[in-house]
Amino acid sequence: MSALLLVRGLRKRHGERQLLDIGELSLDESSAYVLTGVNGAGKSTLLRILAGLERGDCDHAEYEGRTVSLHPYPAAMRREIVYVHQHPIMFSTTVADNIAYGLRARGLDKAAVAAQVDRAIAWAGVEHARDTHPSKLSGGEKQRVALARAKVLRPKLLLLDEPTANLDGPAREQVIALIPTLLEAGTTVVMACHDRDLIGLPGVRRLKLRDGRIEYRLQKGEHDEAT
Ligand SMILES: Nc1ncnc2c1ncn2[C@@H]1O[C@H](COP(=O)(O)OP(=O)(O)OP(=O)(O)O)[C@@H](O)[C@H]1O
Repeated sequence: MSALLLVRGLRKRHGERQLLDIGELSLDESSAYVLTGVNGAGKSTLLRILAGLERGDCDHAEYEGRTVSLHPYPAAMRREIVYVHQHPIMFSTTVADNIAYGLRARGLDKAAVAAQVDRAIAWAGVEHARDTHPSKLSGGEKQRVALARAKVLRPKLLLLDEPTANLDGPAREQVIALIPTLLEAGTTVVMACHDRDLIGLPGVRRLKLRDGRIEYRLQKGEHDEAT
């Protein structure tokens, strides 16, 4: 399997603290990862650097086999790599308009936008909230709308920052249930999280951020080819 995104020598410093010092991180096409690590380990920072939302020092990066720079961040990567914040910011309009926004910005015609918005709303199970203002949504609905808004853009890499943080009960389960269907679309997904149920999803590989470095952890049923 070829790497969708590869970074080597990725470093981030805050004052005296070397937050990230990653030798190599390689994310395969159509693959799912969880990124774990204690609070403050730098998970959000790493996702934001990969999404071009924050600056880090990087010796070498490749996207789809081509050498790229993370700064300035290439327009093609900005289109194809989508970061979803743990507290998604919504425009002050309806749920449907929030989902439509990115599609309109990409120049899709009205009918295509409407059809895709309908599908995304059904996928996220928020039909009842179609015309609702985002401020009226529950935390779980907000997260599902944020996932729908990201999914319609058909990203190649989706970076989810603690998608189930602050959710419990059915709201959390509804978000977890959406994740495998994101993977079916061939998207590579990286989820920063502490949620055991996300970590335990079938086929999800685990990356652990510790002391600024990435450790590859084997999941249940996975075999270390080196041993
Ligand atoms: N602009 C900044 N200046 C100084 N320190 C910062 C800055 N931004 C983030 N940090 C620090 O970097 C560290 C990593 O933050 P980050 O949010 O990436 O961690 P995290 O692993 O996502 O944590 P959590 O699990 O709590 O969300 C934290 O200690 C944070 O205080």
